[in-house]
Amino acid sequence: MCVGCGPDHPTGLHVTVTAGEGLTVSGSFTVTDDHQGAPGLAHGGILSLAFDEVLGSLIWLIGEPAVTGHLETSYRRPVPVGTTLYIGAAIDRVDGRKIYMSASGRENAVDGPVSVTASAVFVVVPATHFVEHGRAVAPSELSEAAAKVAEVNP
Ligand SMILES: CCCCCCCC(=O)SCCNC(=O)CCNC(=O)[C@H](O)C(C)(C)COP(=O)(O)OP(=O)(O)OC[C@H]1O[C@@H](n2cnc3c(N)ncnc32)[C@H](O)[C@@H]1OP(=O)(O)O
Repeated sequence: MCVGCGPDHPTGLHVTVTAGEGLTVSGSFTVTDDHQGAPGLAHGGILSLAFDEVLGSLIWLIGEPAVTGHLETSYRRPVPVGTTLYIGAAIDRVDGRKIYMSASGRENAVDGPVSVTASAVFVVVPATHFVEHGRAVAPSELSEAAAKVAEVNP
């Protein structure tokens, strides 16, 4: 039920992500009426969510739990409803518990015009972070997350 990537979420972004070369990932999502802000255009906060999701996927490559500490988004072109945004993201450097990342989103093709760019600092946390701070989680939800790690690092 993740609002970013959960396939069963009724109005979520349904972002899909694929691991690339080195510490990179590429993701995509299609803007629907559920993601609208101004008439016919994607809501900026929703676009920010898409970037949080794709950037967050980078942590599966290094196998350390981390959460978004800082996320900065630049909106360079309006993104119409119906657009598929192709987002490429990379880990730029790691400094202690801080993971510096950047990403750019292109309109309707991997080499389309750049609509949005983002940079982020994720902070590595102990696995207990989610248990300590989240609501009680069903064992099935934890096993789904573990399965995702196994998909990336079989
Ligand atoms: C398993 C699937 C995960 C998917 C994740 C999807 C992405 C998300 O949306 S995560 C949800 C949104 N984010 C959150 O809820 C995070 C809420 N914030 C927190 O829990 C804490 O503030 C947290 C963990 C970020 C930092 O707290 P804490 O562990 O006490 O860190 P702290 O010891 O103060 O700082 C560690 C380092 O990180 C840096 N840092 C801390 N917070 C930030 C921040 N917000 N921005 C930048 N750097 C930061 C510190 O400066 C410090 O750096 P240095 O080691 O150089 O001094």
